[in-house]
Order: sequence, then C-alpha cells, then structure tokens
Amino acid sequence: MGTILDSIIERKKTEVEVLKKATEVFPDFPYKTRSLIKALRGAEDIAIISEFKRASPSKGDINIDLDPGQQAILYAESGATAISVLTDQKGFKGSFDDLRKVREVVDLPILCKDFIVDEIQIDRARSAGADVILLIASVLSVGKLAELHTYASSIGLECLVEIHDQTDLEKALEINAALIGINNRNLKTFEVNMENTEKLGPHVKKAGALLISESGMKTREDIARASAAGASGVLIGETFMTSSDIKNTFTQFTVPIVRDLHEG
Ligand SMILES: O=C(O)c1ccccc1NCC(=O)[C@H](O)[C@H](O)COP(=O)(O)O
Repeated sequence: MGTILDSIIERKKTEVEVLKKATEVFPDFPYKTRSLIKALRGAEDIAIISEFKRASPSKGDINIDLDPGQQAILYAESGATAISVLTDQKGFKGSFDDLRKVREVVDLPILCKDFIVDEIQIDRARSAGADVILLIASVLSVGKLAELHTYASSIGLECLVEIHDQTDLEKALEINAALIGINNRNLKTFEVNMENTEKLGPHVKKAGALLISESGMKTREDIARASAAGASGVLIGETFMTSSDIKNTFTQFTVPIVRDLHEG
C-alpha cells in the first residue's frame, strides 16, 4: 500500500494535468523577489521561518479558521525572517488565496510550501507572490529536481531543496543546491526526530550550502540543537499556529547562530 506522500504526489500530477488543460495563465507578479538566501547570510541569530498551516495529514486540524493576513502581520512584527504558506488544499486546507493574502501585508520572503512536480506549479507560485519554492528531493528524480531548480532560478525564485535521508542529500548536492532543508519529519511515517538534522547537517555544511532545519520544533532547546548542527534557520508551523503568545514564542526561540560552523 502506498503512503500518504505517494497519494499527495499522485493528486499533484492530476492537478498539473488540470492546470495545463485549463489554459489558465499565471501572469508574472509585478514585484522584485525578496531573497531568503541574502537574509540568512546576514543574520546573527538563527532565522525563523514561521509557517501558516491550518491543518496537516499528521495532525488533522491545527487552527483552520485563522486569518492568514493577521497571522502574517504577527509573524513579521515578532521578527520572522520569512513566512512559509501551505497552499495544498486537500491535505493542509491551504490555498493560493492564503499566500496572496500574506503577500499583500508583509514584505518578507514567502516560501510556497507545496508538492511541486511540474513547472506550471512554479508559475502559479510566482504569480501568487512567492519568492521561494519547496522542492522535495524524495519525490523527484535527480533530473527533474535539476530541471525544476533551474526553471525556478530562471524566473527569479529561490529553491529550498528538502531532504530527509542520505539518498536525498546526494540528489541535493548533485544539483549544487544553495539552500537545503532537512526535514525532521519522515513524510512517509510522520515520525519526527531532531537527530535527523544532527546526522545530515554536517554534510550539508561541508558542501557549503545554507541549512534550514524543518518540523517538529517546540522548545528553545530544539532550536539550539538545530543551531549546533549548523542550521542558519528553522521552519516552524504547528508551534506558532497554536501559540497563544506568538511574540513570546519568538523571543524564546531567538538563538545565536553557531558561527564557526558557518565559516570555512
Ligand atoms: O506536517 C505534516 O503532517 C506533513 C505531512 C505530509 C507532508 C508534509 C507535511 N508537512 C510539511 C512540513 O514540512 C511542515 O509543515 C513544516 O516543516 C513545519 O512543521 P511543524 O513545525 O512540525 O508544523
């Protein structure tokens, strides 16, 4: 039997066919993209990428009725370096409208968090106002990963190449990804383990890429562990979506970057 991730990808392939048949055009968004990579390079503290995540396959409903604009303003005022928006409808109750609403109110880099298998989804992300897209190495051949990475760069978008294991790492390194996310959540079993960042992080740093640790972070200690493993940033969804005091959560999660892991 296939995993939930397999079914998401099958659904995305169908979505792509529909998008292509619909001849919907995604007009270029009239703005200059904001660079997450530049923001990460200049940071003293670990960068926080806070996510707008209404629901998820692993947790069900998280906070489905939140207003994306209001939440984005809170994230920005609290010190977010970037905002991630889940745009998948079925699994996460997200939408491109959510992304557009975030774009309208903040000037931070926005990561379109979706399951991208085709260039047309990249056009749609850019058209809605994204600056960065997610490419999940485990669901793409190395050839397709390279193609999508090249295409996104050609239209001014940065790519967060997500890995979970050694095979994914090799793909990310083969395409010289500048920004690599290590997912602590196994997307096939939903098991979360911070040790994944500690295990793969040193290889990412050795290759000279910027590292983001993703998923499952709930405490300052988790952020400190990611920083000690060489992360320049952390991607956090559920903890912020359920926080009753987002500013305070940001303050707790402000952790200096471990500088010597970022040089040489
Ligand atoms: O979160 C899930 O259940 C999930 C299931 C299948 C594919 C992707 C999934 N999550 C996407 C993410 O990577 C997270 O939303 C992101 O890293 C934030 O995670 P968290 O802080 O644990 O909400």
